[in-house]
Amino acid sequence: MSAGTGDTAPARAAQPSAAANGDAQPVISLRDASFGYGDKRIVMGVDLQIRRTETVALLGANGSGKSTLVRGLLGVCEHLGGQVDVLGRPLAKFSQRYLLGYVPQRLPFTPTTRATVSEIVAVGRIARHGLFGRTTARDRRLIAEAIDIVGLGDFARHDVSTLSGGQQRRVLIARALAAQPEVLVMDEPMAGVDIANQHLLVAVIRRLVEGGATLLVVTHDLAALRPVLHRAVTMEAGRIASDVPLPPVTAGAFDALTGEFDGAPGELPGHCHDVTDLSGPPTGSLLAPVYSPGGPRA
Ligand SMILES: Nc1ncnc2c1ncn2[C@@H]1O[C@H](COP(=O)(O)OP(=O)(O)OP(=O)(O)O)[C@@H](O)[C@H]1O
Repeated sequence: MSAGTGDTAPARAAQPSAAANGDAQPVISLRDASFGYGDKRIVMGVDLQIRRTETVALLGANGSGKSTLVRGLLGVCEHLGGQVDVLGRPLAKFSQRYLLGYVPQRLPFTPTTRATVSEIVAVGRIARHGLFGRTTARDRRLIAEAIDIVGLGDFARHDVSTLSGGQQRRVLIARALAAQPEVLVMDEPMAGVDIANQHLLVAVIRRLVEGGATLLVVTHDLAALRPVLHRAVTMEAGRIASDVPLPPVTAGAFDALTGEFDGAPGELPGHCHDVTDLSGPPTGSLLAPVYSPGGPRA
């Protein structure tokens, strides 16, 4: 995958300075925003700006309103006040929902799900072009690239129900990527994922960050994701309690088991053998238009 300006573009550090984008227009902007259900306000008075290429963790206790804030951005709960702009458009006028790629916490697959990894990821293309478009060679290439980015190239034809929970989470990331989103929103990507697969997920997210992705990640697990985060926003009782920049992590890979950093950046533990090489920036074209500052593409 290209890092935004072609295959020859140098890979960015995993944690580029968010301040470098400080003057850019936010891709997500909330001013005194409220969200809720019916007329009941759950999230209140939120001011939050997320700029392109930032990776922001949304933290907080159970019930603090993290998911409601995300649902509000996705347009699936009520916007009850304040100004909310997504990709420069007021939320009510933001119709290109696929540009906010969503990776849900709950895995939607059951043991009886009969669909291959490729078929699931193809849904991302449908989200972009609708149900009735023909699958083109370009669609197939983008689907393959999305699967490759998450390190599941060897599993493309496998039934998704035969994959582990951590692998299925990566399928969902690929599905979101296949729609060529401008922003990725992930809800608890580490939930229920064992340590080895957490490493793989962090490696995948690191690739996205190095490619210039813009990420909003709801998480209870700041430690595991720490190497790829620029900011931590904490919610309490529906309000933002703190919003702090995180200094770059310059050491190697984070060991979620020991809480230490070790090895070269991107290095995976020896027992993680089920993926293709995740150590470098992605190559190809899928992410290039996604992460270039030029805005939405066809
Ligand atoms: N569909 C709904 N209808 C009414 N109230 C809801 C709905 N979903 C959530 N709530 C309420 O909104 C509040 C915040 O819930 P929310 O799911 O946003 O919290 P959260 O911070 O994401 O929690 P968790 O960490 O447990 O996922 C809770 O009091 C919850 O009961």
